[in-house]
Amino acid sequence: MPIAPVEDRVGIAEGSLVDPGLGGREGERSLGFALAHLAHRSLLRELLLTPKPGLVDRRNCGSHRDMDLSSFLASARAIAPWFRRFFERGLEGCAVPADLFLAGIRADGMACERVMLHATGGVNTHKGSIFAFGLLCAAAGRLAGQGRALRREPLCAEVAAICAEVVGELRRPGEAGTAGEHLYRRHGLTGARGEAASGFATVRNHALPAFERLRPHGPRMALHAALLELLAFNPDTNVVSRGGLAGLAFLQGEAMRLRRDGGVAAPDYLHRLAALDDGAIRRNLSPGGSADLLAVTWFLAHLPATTPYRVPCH
Ligand SMILES: CC(C)(COP(=O)(O)OP(=O)(O)OC[C@H]1O[C@@H](n2cnc3c(N)ncnc32)[C@H](O[C@H]2O[C@H](COP(=O)(O)OP(=O)(O)OP(=O)(O)O)[C@@H](O)[C@H]2O)[C@@H]1O)[C@@H](O)C(=O)NCCC(=O)NCCS
Ligand SMILES: Nc1ncnc2[nH]cnc12
Repeated sequence: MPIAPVEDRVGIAEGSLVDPGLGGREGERSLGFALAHLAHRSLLRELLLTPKPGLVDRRNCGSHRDMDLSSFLASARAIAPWFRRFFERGLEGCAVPADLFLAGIRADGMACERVMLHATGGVNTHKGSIFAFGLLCAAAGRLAGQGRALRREPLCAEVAAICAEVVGELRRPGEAGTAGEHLYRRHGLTGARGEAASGFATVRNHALPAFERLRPHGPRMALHAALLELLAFNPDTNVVSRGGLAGLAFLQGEAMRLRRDGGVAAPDYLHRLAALDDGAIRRNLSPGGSADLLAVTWFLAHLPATTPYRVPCH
């Protein structure tokens, strides 16, 4: 089945939605709206990128029998408004010490997960995305409230500060509840928590540089270049929970081989990605965590330019 270059026709207009003329409370409201809109667009950009090994896209449903394109569209639409709420929570709580802040938004995160599950009929589409974008939007609200400009590095550093204790949760005694907790006990993998606590280091050190290098060649090639880096370097707990460490080694090895053979510069890269998609499906592998980080890459690459415009909160 021919793979149609579709992302450029999705009609997602990029660019800042923040009115530079706004300041104060109006400016903050506009920034919260702009970031929630950007987070939604980032989820759609990831979803529509095609092909993606083992993941839901325009070609197929990857290694999933319980979700498809419409599940993710419904899920993204349902959770997007919540990202403004996370921004507002950050604005309100900008004076709370960073390492105490997460406890105050956990209930919002759980509530947003319930909204996702309601929208998808009980299927986990964006649990990791809710965690990542909830943190990013809340951290952005904190920066705005502290009168600090919104830039990639301070934003990711603020997420890391908020998540300073989140990996420690994995070491707590007692029965492992979630997939991530089981995989930490078994393999020492820290999953979404570890990535957030590092300030999205895999995105900053691997995916974003590849994205920026290929950006002049259009969004599809830039996103595929970033995805290849994530498949090669992200210890995705989704892949391990489905295929064990052998499954992760397969996917990372194949991504490394594609990178060595020229990556997205290779003339046949789309067909090699489609072949890897078939291989991942045969092995029931789904790099859902890398999909989330691909959306985070788009988000960080399109942050609206802002200047500090409010009295720092006390
Ligand atoms: C903090 C939590 C979100 C952690 O949850 P958990 O203990 O389960 O930890 P992880 O498994 O490590 O992560 C959960 C999801 O995060 C994504 N992920 C996995 N590895 C990484 C990574 N290295 N970097 C970043 N993100 C990662 C992944 O989510 C995506 O995959 C899911 C879809 O795939 P699928 O295979 O279908 O998943 P399942 O349905 O579980 O498997 P099947 O049953 O189908 O076989 C989808 O979620 C994608 O987003 C991981 O699944 C959580 O514990 C928590 O605290 N949540 C509350 C909210 C909160 O606190 N928010 C804070 C403020 S917003
Ligand atoms: N496109 C996708 N397919 C499967 N799991 C995902 N998690 C986030 N995006 C996904």
